[in-house]
Amino acid sequence: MASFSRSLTCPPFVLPLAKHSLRPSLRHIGHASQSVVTEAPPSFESLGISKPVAKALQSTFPNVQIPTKSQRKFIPAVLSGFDVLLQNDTGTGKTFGLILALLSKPRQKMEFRRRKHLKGGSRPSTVLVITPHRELALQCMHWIQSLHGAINTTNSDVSTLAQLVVRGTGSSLKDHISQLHEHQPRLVIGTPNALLDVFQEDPSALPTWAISTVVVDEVDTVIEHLPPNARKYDILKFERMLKKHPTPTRQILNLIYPKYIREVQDTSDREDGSSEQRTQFIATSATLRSQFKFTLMRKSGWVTRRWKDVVDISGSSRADFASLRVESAGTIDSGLVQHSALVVSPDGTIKNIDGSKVAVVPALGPDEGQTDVPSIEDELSLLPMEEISEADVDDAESSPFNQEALEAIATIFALEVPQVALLVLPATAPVKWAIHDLRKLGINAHGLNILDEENVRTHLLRKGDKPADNPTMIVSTTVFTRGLDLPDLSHVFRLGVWDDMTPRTYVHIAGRVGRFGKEGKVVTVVESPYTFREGKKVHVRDEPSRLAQIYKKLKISPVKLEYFG
Ligand SMILES: Nc1ncnc2c1ncn2[C@@H]1O[C@H](COP(=O)(O)OP(=O)(O)OP(=O)(O)O)[C@@H](O)[C@H]1O
Repeated sequence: MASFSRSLTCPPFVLPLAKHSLRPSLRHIGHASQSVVTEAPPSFESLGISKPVAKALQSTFPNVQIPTKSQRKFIPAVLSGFDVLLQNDTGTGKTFGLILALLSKPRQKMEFRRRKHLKGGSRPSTVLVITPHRELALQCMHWIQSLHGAINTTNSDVSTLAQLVVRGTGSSLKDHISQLHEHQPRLVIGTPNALLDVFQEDPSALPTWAISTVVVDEVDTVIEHLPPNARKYDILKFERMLKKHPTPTRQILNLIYPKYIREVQDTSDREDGSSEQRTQFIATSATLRSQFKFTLMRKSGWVTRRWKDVVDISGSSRADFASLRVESAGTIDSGLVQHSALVVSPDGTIKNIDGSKVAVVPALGPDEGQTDVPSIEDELSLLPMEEISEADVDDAESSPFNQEALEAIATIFALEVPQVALLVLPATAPVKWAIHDLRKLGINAHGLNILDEENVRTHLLRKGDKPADNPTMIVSTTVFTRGLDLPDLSHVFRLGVWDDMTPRTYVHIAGRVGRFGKEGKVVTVVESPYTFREGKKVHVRDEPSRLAQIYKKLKISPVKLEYFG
């Protein structure tokens, strides 16, 4: 039987092919900044977004009027069934555009044949979306629920359209499985651990052969991979580790693409006679390195070996900014985002980091209008952080946070934040303590828990520029902010520059502001250099120098905050 992707033809709007260094016949859609736009932008419908979805988009997300450049490239590719490797700047509408495309995909009838010509079963297809953490899955589901209200003319249950499979929302594994059996949803969105539980507990709840498309969002955070320039010893160690302890996402993908598919990709007549339709593979990330992309394509067995059926979209859209402000990715060099840093000394004085310059643009105000990534498989840390029990706080003698640093953040928050700000802590920092300390300073602080309707979920949709009576500070850690989109976010605060901060993570965290033409500020607060003991060894932690190096690498000139020296 013909493979799924083979029958597809390249529509005329799938973009000019450029030669790719890995394989000449691969469809490579290169840097957006190199393209010149002369024609009027296309509509979502002309890209293939279905009429009901486009209509629902208009009424539910009035701010989304024309597709971003990135969306113009990947939506047709996704709809045409190509495998897609999508790397584009943070905040270019990757996740959102994907959801629109996936909702527009016609549902296929998937057939499973046990032996040649012997039918084993059939079922409507399901698209599986794997997200690195629960909040991102909830964010996608929130978008779908908002669109569903407008798409739904037959009053059908949203569960037939999409279902969430995550831990920590009150639904048990049993509940997830029975819902999957009952609704056979078009889309399943979940986190790796929760999905793997389902596959292992009841493979018939979501048969792998019925999955027509698998999307791995923020792929470089959920699939372990080697750093560039790994040494031979590291490679051997890594390969041993892969055999012994593959991460849940890898296990899921290996179930969807079983060994015989991984070994003999896309042969029409497999030796054992089985001939399921091939599952489309889509991977996205703003920080997808080319080496990892290469591994995905050449070694994983998940991407088709028919290179002409792979679309590789990569690049930056920043250069387009001047002409098209709706295009996002303003984080580093668009001038939309101001980067500042404060250094707190042991005597409590706070100064702007050396080299800060006076702002050339007016400051924002309420009246104005990897491998570097730590494991994110421990979803336990995603349990609602909202309630701080007195016991938690009493257990520790005092807060682990530098109070002067928190006060500096609270000051800027009080003076500048119109609606919502994000405080990002290092991966292992105690979020509850930060919330506790900020509340003592009078800040309306909450953990990043999208189930919290009143304080957090409400910020998933744009509310406009009107200042809120009581602005919100959402507190999170590096990993759990990945992919999150809070449209009215104006400030990102970062406390400390620990080991998990690299230029890449900085860009990603900073990328929560400056999206879709909005201005924003990124303020990092660090302590002046200090020594600490680990066993018998004494170490020096020099956060200001580390931050200065990151700035240098990213060509950021920090801007002086006027309230500090
Ligand atoms: N074409 C568009 N025009 C205007 N706004 C858009 C458009 N597409 C998406 N958005 C808005 O962008 C936000 C979603 O961006 P999304 O999270 O998809 O970006 P991303 O590229 O996945 O970012 P990240 O790399 O940080 O994960 C939503 O608020 C959505 O309303």
